[in-house]
This record gives sequence, C-alpha cells and structure tokens, in this order.
Amino acid sequence: MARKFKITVPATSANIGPGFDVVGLSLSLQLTLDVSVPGQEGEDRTPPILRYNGEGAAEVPLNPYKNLTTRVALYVLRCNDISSFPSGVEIDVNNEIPFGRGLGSSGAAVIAGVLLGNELGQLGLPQERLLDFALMVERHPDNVTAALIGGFVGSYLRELDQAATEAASVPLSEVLPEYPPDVDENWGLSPPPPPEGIGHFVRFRWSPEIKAVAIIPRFELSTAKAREVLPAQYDRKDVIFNLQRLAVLTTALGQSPPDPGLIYEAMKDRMHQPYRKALIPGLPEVTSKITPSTHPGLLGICLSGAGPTILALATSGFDRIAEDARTIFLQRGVEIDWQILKVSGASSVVQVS
Ligand SMILES: Nc1ncnc2c1ncn2[C@@H]1O[C@H](COP(=O)(O)OP(=O)(O)O)[C@@H](O)[C@H]1O
Ligand SMILES: N[C@@H](CCOP(=O)(O)O)C(=O)O
Repeated sequence: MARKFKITVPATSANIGPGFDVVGLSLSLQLTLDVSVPGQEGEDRTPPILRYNGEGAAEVPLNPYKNLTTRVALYVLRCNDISSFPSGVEIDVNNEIPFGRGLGSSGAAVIAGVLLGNELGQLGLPQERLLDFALMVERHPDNVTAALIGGFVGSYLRELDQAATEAASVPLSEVLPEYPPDVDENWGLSPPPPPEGIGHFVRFRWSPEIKAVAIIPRFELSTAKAREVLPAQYDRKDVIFNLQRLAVLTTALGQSPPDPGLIYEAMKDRMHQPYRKALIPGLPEVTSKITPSTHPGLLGICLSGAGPTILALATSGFDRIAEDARTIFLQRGVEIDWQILKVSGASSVVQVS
C-alpha cells in the first residue's frame, strides 16, 4: 500500500556555555521531510528522488548515496537486513536550519535519517535504539539527543566494554559508505551495527519566559574544524570551573523568574570557547561586553554549539542585545543575521498521513 509521512526535526543549540558535549536545547527552526512511498515495488529499484528547499539548498547533495540524511537512513536499513531503499521513494525536504553555524543542522539531518530509515523499513525501533544509530554517526550526544527528545536535555554516553567500544569506534566511512554497490567495493559487507544503549539522557525544566536570540554570522564553520582546535587535555581548575557552572545552570534555567545574577556567570566556559575565538572574530568581545547590567533582560550569552552563532538567553531586550552584537561583529568585519527563537519541548515527530 502507498504510504506518505512527514518527519519534523528541530534545530538545536549545544553546550550552553559550560556543558561541552553534554547539554543541548531544541529551538523553533525545523527540518521537515515529506516522504511518499509507492504501493507497488518496481523491479528496477529506483533510488529515492530528493527535492530540497530552504537553507543549504545550493550546496546539499541530492544524490541519495551522498546526502547525509538518506545515507543515515540506508545505514539503519542495512543494519536491519534491508539492503536497499524501497523503490520509487520521493522526499521533499524543507530546511530552516542554516548549515555550519552551530545550530545543529547536521544533528537534525542525522535524526531525520534515522527516523526515515525506521519508517521506510517499518522497523518500529524504540527511541533508545534510534539514538544508538544517531550516535554512531554524530558521536557527541548533545545535539542529536536534544533534536530527538526536544527541550533542554543533558546526556552521557555509557562506558562500553571493549568489544562494544571497538564496535562504536569504527570509522564513519564504514558506517556511511558514500557510493552505491557498483562503485564501492565494501558495499556488500554489512555495516557495523551500533552497540545497544549507548546514550542516556534526562530532560531539565525550562523556564517558559526564557527565549533564545540566535546571532548568526554570515559564514560557515564546520564542527569538525572547530573541534580540531580543542586540546586533548585540560587543567583541573578549568574542569572544575565548568562543572561548578553546569551544575548550577541546569537548574537555574528552569526557575521562574530566572536569575540573571546566577545564569550569566553559570554560562561561562573554559573548555571550548577560549580555543575557538581564533576562528570566530568578535566572539570574546560579544560575550564580555553584552551583560545583564548593560542589557537588561539578558540572562547569559555563549557560543551556540561549535559556532559561529552566538546564543543569548533573555527574557526581554532582544533587539538591543542583537543589534549591539551586530555592531561589535561589524567592527571585526563580520556581518550577521539574528532571530528570536523559542525553546520548545517538542521532540522530533513522524506524522503518517
Ligand atoms: N538537511 C541536511 N541535509 C543533508 N546534509 C545536511 C543537512 N544539514 C546539514 N547537513 C550537512 O552537515 C554539514 C554541517 O554540519 P556541521 O559542520 O556539523 O555544522 P552544524 O553546526 O550546522 O551542525 C553541512 O555542510 C552538510 O554537509
Ligand atoms: N559539543 C559540540 C556541539 C556541536 O554543535 P554544532 O551545532 O556546531 O554541530 C561541539 O561543541 O563541538
């Protein structure tokens, strides 16, 4: 029987200052996929047709063996003994999440792919297993968990035994081979399935009066590049600095009314932002010159994900925060766009029509 369904996945902002690779929150920008699957399977095994609108449309590959979302879907299918896409699938993508800005576009694409694979194969995988598949691709849990679950979410990766560690550490090229069988000699091999129960999470309270101002520089910074500049080891005092703040922040952002005196300091970080400032001209100035005392309504300000977007959490005064950030960025030659976003508790959704 022919089927149609719609997949909706939110943007995310990870880290929120001190919670590097640990916390994320979902935001009111969405990636949506409208999918149709024909009733009768043709003999010819036509690969999916992708049509794409919105952010990234000029650069995203429409070849389903190169596109991140469909490659992830195929990974999920192949791990579940389904070697190829159903024939004749059509996918209309609409994307509001800008690429390479620290708003979780790749995390959203991965979650969309996992949900797509689950639905195309009618696998009925539980949420925990969907997360396992996402973590084999994205490998840090903050964005993908917040995108799947929705809201303000903290997560950790379970310590795996040696066999499971090895299974979870295979190169991404083996998880997501880029080419179809006639080009890739490894295609016939089964991809490595994820170990069970890799990711664990909890959703924190979020105070409904807090909104997010996303100050989005007009340049892309790949997450991979922004991770390369981070050190392999940290001083104990920097680790304690972050842990103290994160412990306070996860509760402080759920309190009504939120306390800027507590939150501004609790959103400071010493584990990633100082190292990323060379990649983001204006970052230290924006985060130090815009404060609750200069900008009433501001609660705290940090890098969103790996950047270059700045995330300002505030209850009012949004325009002034954003325009003053614009002025600072312009002094460093960086143009920006900004948006006021809601932090919703809405998870990723699959609606069958
Ligand atoms: N909707 C999408 N469909 C396919 N690929 C995507 C999509 N969104 C993001 N990507 C891929 O992810 C890349 C950006 O990932 P990344 O560097 O992690 O930045 P971000 O902070 O936006 O997640 C894009 O250049 C693109 O290759
Ligand atoms: N913890 C990661 C988060 C990356 O988020 P993204 O939205 O930039 O992909 C990091 O800081 O590297």
